[in-house]
Amino acid sequence: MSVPADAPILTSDAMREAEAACAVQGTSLSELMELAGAAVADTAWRMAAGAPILILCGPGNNGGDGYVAARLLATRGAAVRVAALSEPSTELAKAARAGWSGPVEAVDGRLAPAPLIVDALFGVGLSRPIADDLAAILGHFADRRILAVDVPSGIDSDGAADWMPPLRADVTLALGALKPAHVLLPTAPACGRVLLAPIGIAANKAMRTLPRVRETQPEATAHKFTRGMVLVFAGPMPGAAGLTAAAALRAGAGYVVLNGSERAPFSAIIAESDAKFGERLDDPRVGAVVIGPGFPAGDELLFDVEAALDSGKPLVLDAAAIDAALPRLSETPRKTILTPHEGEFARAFPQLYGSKIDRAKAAAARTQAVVVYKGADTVIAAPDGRLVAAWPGSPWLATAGTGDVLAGACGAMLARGGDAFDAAVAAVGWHIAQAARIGPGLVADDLIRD
Ligand SMILES: NC(=O)C1=CN([C@@H]2O[C@H](COP(=O)(O)OP(=O)(O)OC[C@H]3O[C@@H](n4cnc5c(N)ncnc54)[C@H](O)[C@@H]3O)[C@@H](O)[C@H]2O)[C@H](O)CC1
Ligand SMILES: [K+]
Repeated sequence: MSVPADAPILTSDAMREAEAACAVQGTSLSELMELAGAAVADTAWRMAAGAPILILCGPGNNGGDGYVAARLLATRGAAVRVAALSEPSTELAKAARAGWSGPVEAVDGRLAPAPLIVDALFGVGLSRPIADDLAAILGHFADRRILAVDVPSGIDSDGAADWMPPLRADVTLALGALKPAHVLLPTAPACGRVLLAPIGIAANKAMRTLPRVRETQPEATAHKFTRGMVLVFAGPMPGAAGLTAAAALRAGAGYVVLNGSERAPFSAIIAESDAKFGERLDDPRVGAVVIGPGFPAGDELLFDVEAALDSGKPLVLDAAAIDAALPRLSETPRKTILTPHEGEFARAFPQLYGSKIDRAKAAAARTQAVVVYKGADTVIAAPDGRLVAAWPGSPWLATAGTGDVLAGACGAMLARGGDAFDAAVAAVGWHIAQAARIGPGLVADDLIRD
């Protein structure tokens, strides 16, 4: 499972707007369909490697892409058959159907499979789950190689409904842009390897997949304070905060203070009594404060979060510190990163609806903070509408303590002084790259070791 790096993600509404903009600029929708069909034909040609291909066409433009691909594959000499649910219903799909001169079989229980099935039944236009009888017919093809056109048929491309497709794809060819369902659970794994066919659509770049992680070397003139100073507040359970502090140092902070703990995880980290917390908050060199890891909800947490908010410092708030800060977050603009997992997000933002992307964006707009909504399908949202989806991340991160490490990495990136959204994206990228480097047997401590 993979998705292209730094690729645009569009909802179905945004996709239609982009298509309309293309038409205004002189590229007709039938030209777009021709480009889409050509990309499908290329991918199918490579996947089939000479074996027969069966293309399943639906009534809309997703089916239209299928007819175009069938025509182009036949011209190349591929052994291609077409089966359709019904006659096409859109003008574009009718024209594409007219260009296919071969037979069109019915999609029913007698349809013979082929080694490669191209699923061009439904794309972004699907408005309800696939009927059970069609799902049962498609189920007969589940053991074949499947190429899904745009999305595996049967899913809500916007990722708001959790409908699953009857056919899981080996490869999904996204047209024009990725769609939320390609990068969100539960549908993302059903898309297999996602490829992007740009087809000339000028996609809005506000929502993207995770960019490639670039190793950034410190400036030649760097010293420890220019690389960023992070203050981690430990609270009553200092083990988790120790991981956070170590992660901040490992992710590139020049100087890390672990306040409220007697045990420094690395000799280079200053561990000190919590009596100094106020003084540290006044230190102009502190570029980011991290609170939450290992800190249960309670009066003490509330008091310390209030002090951190009063300081005006850039903040990383995790776990119970998110709830403690919530009432005050939007009152003054500041750089803040929130790092809730599923349960913490639901507790902090119970009234939000829509896809995980919609909810993360709404939470960021409401709090005026960058929201790193964690999970296997982590998304990072900024108050201004920017969003990065980090699917497929690394499954090795599904173990205790990795969230504490991520909070520390966010602190390190934030303390450098740049944009809070870019900092959160860099931290998530660092976290996944570390996990990929370590792989099997990963424990959270490995992420902070050499
Ligand atoms: N991205 C692009 O620039 C281009 C994309 N193209 C392709 O067009 C589809 C979207 O096409 P659209 O016609 O809007 O919808 P669909 O083909 O996805 O299907 C809608 C079709 O199906 C009917 N329908 C909806 N739900 C159901 C259901 N549960 N059961 C039965 N029938 C259903 C609905 O009434 C419509 O008739 C996009 O994904 C791309 O593949 C174009 O090639 C242009 C360029
Ligand atoms: K499809």
